[in-house]
Amino acid sequence: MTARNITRTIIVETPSRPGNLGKVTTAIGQAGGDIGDITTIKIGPLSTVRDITVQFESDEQLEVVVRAIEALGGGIYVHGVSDEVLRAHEGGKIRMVSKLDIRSLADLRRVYTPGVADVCRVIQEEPEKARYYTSIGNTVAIVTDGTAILGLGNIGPLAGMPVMEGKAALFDRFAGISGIPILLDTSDPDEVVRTIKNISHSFGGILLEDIGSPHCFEIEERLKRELPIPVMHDDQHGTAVVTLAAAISACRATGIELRDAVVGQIGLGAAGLAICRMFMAYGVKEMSGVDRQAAALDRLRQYGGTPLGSLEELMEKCDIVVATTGVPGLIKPEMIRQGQVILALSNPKPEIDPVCALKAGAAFAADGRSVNNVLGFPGIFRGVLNAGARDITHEMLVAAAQAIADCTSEGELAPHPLDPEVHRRVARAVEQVASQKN
Ligand SMILES: NC(=O)C1=CN([C@@H]2O[C@H](COP(=O)(O)OP(=O)(O)OC[C@H]3O[C@@H](n4cnc5c(N)ncnc54)[C@H](O)[C@@H]3O)[C@@H](O)[C@H]2O)C=CC1
Ligand SMILES: CC(=O)C(=O)O
Ligand SMILES: [Mg+2]
Repeated sequence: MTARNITRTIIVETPSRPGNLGKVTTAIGQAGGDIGDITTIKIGPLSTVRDITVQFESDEQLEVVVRAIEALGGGIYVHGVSDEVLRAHEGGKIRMVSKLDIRSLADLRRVYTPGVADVCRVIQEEPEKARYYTSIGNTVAIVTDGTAILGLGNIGPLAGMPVMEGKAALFDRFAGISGIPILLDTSDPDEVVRTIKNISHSFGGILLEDIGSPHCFEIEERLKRELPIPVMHDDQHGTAVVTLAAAISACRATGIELRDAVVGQIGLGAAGLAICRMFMAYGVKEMSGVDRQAAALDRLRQYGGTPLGSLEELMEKCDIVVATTGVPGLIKPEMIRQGQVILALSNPKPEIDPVCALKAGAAFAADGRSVNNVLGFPGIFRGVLNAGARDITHEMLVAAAQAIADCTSEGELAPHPLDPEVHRRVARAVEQVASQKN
């Protein structure tokens, strides 16, 4: 069977004695399972039942893990394996709901016809009033063509829908913004730009998501130029913002001056090139990179970076390594140099597991789960929508990165994504810059 990343919850009962949970987690780890959350479901005098969420490479590995737990004996049982991820997706993750209760005929006439016609006329006379009398000012389109869904590649827009719904759920949760997924059945820049422009009246902003390189660059540039509302390609700039924040925090902790550090990038697609441009604009003098595509290396050169001959050379030379290739396990532990900062940002699996990188001598290491654009895009859009800004500028993105770095505790590379304060501070920082500009 093809290797894939699967998450399952294993329901395990152990005798209520110290040491049994340790035995179970050791058995899971030794069989290759990657443990996430552990939730205690029931503690009795004799036995304890826990849900243990584990990531696997394949169904075969799941079976090996379950057999390893069962082989422990001594009253340790596997009660079942549940696929909570699929269960959570049944019926989708988002829905449109009415903010108003419609119980009486008076409600109906206010919300709908005939009352609504008055509001239509107000907007017809003064189109800018749509911002106040409709949901447009708080609604962002989340647009994909399905060509670079996480690191899964060109799996098409329909298969990418769960990611788009996820982004919409995050917009709602962290910024109170309605995100509407839009799946495009074309990757042709002319068609994509035309389609988005034709539907743009419905939205206060456009978040481009998981659109692969190089066509993402032209699409974003043209939309930014031609639309009067904020447009941002998340995989480029959302990622660049959180990566800069992580690098600022790593340098603060290690005493390295970021601007003088040698930064190396593995993978120069949408995320990689935007990170390069962001770091250079921040003042980093030396950016190097590798990519399997010559055209990507040409683009790096064009932005002032230096293509290197091999991954090994890059790992040897650089103080900070940022990987955005989508290739799990590309960085081998023996390539890590003592004291390096490793940001292996590919999802759903990183180029090297951070624990492995730290064991191999890295001073700091993180993957795409913790250094993730979820720390950036909700607050960035909240900020520009609050300010009524027509664009998202480089200065706003740097302000967002600094806000994230300021929220990061000492010794960490990124703040906790569920901390509402992070999203509030990003929004405030972006709104401040946007308001100065207006
Ligand atoms: N942590 C985060 O917040 C984010 C992580 N990412 C991750 O970054 C990865 C790339 O995403 P995009 O930039 O949107 O895709 P992309 O398709 O635009 O870029 C990938 C680049 O990696 C290069 N590449 C692939 N295999 C390589 C190899 N073996 N050696 C050197 N270069 C190689 C490709 O030629 C391409 O230029 C994905 O896994 C994605 O999940 C992307 C955005 C946000
Ligand atoms: C996080 C994200 O946007 C990605 O991996 O593509
Ligand atoms: Mg993405």
